[in-house]
Amino acid sequence: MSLIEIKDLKVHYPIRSGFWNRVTNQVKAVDGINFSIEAGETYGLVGESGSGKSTTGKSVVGLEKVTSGSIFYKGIDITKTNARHNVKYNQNVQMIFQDSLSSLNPRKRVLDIIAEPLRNFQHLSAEDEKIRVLQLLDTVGLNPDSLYKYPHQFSGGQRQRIGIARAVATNPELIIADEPVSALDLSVQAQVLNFMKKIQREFGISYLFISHDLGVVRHMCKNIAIMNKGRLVEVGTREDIYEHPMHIYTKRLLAAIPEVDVLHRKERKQQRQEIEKIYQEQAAQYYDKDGLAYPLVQVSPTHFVALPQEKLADKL
Ligand SMILES: Nc1ncnc2c1ncn2[C@@H]1O[C@H](COP(=O)(O)OP(=O)(O)OP(=O)(O)O)[C@@H](O)[C@H]1O
Repeated sequence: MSLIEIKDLKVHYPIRSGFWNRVTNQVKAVDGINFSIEAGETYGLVGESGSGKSTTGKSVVGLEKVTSGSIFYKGIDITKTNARHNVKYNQNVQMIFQDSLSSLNPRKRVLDIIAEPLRNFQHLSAEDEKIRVLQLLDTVGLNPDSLYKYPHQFSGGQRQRIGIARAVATNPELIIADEPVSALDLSVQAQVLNFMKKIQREFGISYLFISHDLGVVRHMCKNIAIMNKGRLVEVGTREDIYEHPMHIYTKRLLAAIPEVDVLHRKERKQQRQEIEKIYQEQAAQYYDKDGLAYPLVQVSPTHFVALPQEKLADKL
């Protein structure tokens, strides 16, 4: 049984307008997606800004109301259980955010920030709580004197570590990591990603790793879902996505990975232009009449792509 199984998840936001503030339309931020996360794995959810990744992550952690569909946690649909039964789930599923400065309360000291989930779920004595927070600071490689400092007194990378310490405080099974390194310099990105892998090995944590950057995801994830306008356009293993991409949207994201090697920059630029040309000429084949992705079709035991059956033959 998967740790998390998402079935036909939809999150639609109402759009209100007019004098009576009536609902006149809706934003289909997440529009019927399916995927599952196994214990101990890092599952990648990738797409451009506005594709619905954060809404998916927030609905898994319970911060967003689900319109329809199910989120099974070890076989139990948490969208159907009441808050009291969700206590264990809330403890076991935590989130780290992209912007550590705004996600950490600027008026609270590190001790109180990291202790917050402990106070919600574990009710330790003040002394035991301090010992636990000091252990967590040590785990994330921060000095004990960080305890009484405020978030603005740290660098971006250090603040992200505070966010990670808070997320792992309750020994969660799953962490939703929403663009955890996008706001950091390249060198600090690598440090934080390696660190996330290290605590995954130590604590057996699973991640839902949300990112717009397929370059970063390659370093972290074995299985990846590509999201576009609320739907999944391609799902597969790292090899399926990077070596045999089939959807034009995936190919565009791959072409957008920045080339660090100066010798290959020209080649990459050319590749990007070619993909863009194909996209302009052929995009209609990849989307329905409303410009939305088709349902996913299985093309190998691990690889799924959103193409109509009749068009699949010439893409294979
Ligand atoms: N609370 C809300 N009310 C109305 N629309 C919303 C709300 N939150 C998100 N949206 C819309 O839902 C869509 C998906 O947003 P979401 O933040 O999930 O995308 P994303 O892929 O995470 O993008 P980003 O990486 O920029 O955060 C967008 O069109 C966004 O404007």
